[in-house]
Amino acid sequence: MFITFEGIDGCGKSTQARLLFELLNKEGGAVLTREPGGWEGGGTLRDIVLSGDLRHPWSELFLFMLDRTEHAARVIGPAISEGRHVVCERYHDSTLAYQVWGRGMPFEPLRDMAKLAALPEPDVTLFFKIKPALALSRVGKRGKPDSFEREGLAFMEKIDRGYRSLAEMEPRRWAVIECGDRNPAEIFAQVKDVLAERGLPL
Ligand SMILES: Nc1ncnc2c1ncn2[C@@H]1O[C@H](COP(=O)(O)OP(=O)(O)O)[C@@H](O)[C@H]1O
Ligand SMILES: Cc1cn([C@H]2C[C@H](O)[C@@H](COP(=O)(O)OP(=O)(O)O)O2)c(=O)[nH]c1=O
Repeated sequence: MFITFEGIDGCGKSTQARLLFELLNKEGGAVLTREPGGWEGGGTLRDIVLSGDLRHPWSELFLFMLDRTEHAARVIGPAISEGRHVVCERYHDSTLAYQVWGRGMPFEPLRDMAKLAALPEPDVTLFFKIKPALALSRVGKRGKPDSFEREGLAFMEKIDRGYRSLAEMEPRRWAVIECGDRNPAEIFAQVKDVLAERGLPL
């Protein structure tokens, strides 16, 4: 099963992805990865795209798409072919939430890029829904913010609206996980329930 984890910076994606990976990988049957940079050589690209030094407004998009095509070709595609579960923090829906709702780029062309590039489609996308102010307070505590985290609350509220809209468009693929101030274990219990309902008993 190809499962993507989505949500604003600081919503708890990485924490939950690690918990699911540890559960699924007991017999080595899973891969834990992320975007940007979840492939060999992707770290440099991650640094460039998160630096905030890009000049042309489309450069950021093209870098995230380059990262994703290589990530799909080198990591996601092969894992799926081998019959392994893929637990992926951020994927194409991050491009839609951040570059469309966040940066104001056009929705249809960016949405259609995934099909044009024949990118693997997730089986389930988990949206970790949280108040942007609470998520940002966590980001503030974990060290130097990246260029997106430096955009502040109003930007993150746009991203949150984007995720809510995307989840409403495809309710069969998306599952909304209410985070609030629930602890990681409570949230993970809901993650397991959602995946069991979607055919992955845990
Ligand atoms: N349910 C939770 N309650 C409180 N703090 C959390 C929770 N989940 C994660 N955190 C903390 O919030 C910060 C961001 O979590 P992380 O999983 O890195 O989020 P993301 O990957 O979405 O940015 C980390 O310091 C993490 O320890
Ligand atoms: C994958 C992707 C990420 N991003 C942004 C979201 C994040 O702010 C940043 C990725 O950094 P990341 O380390 O994933 O942030 P966090 O763990 O706090 O969620 O890049 C995009 O704007 N578009 C994309 O397609």
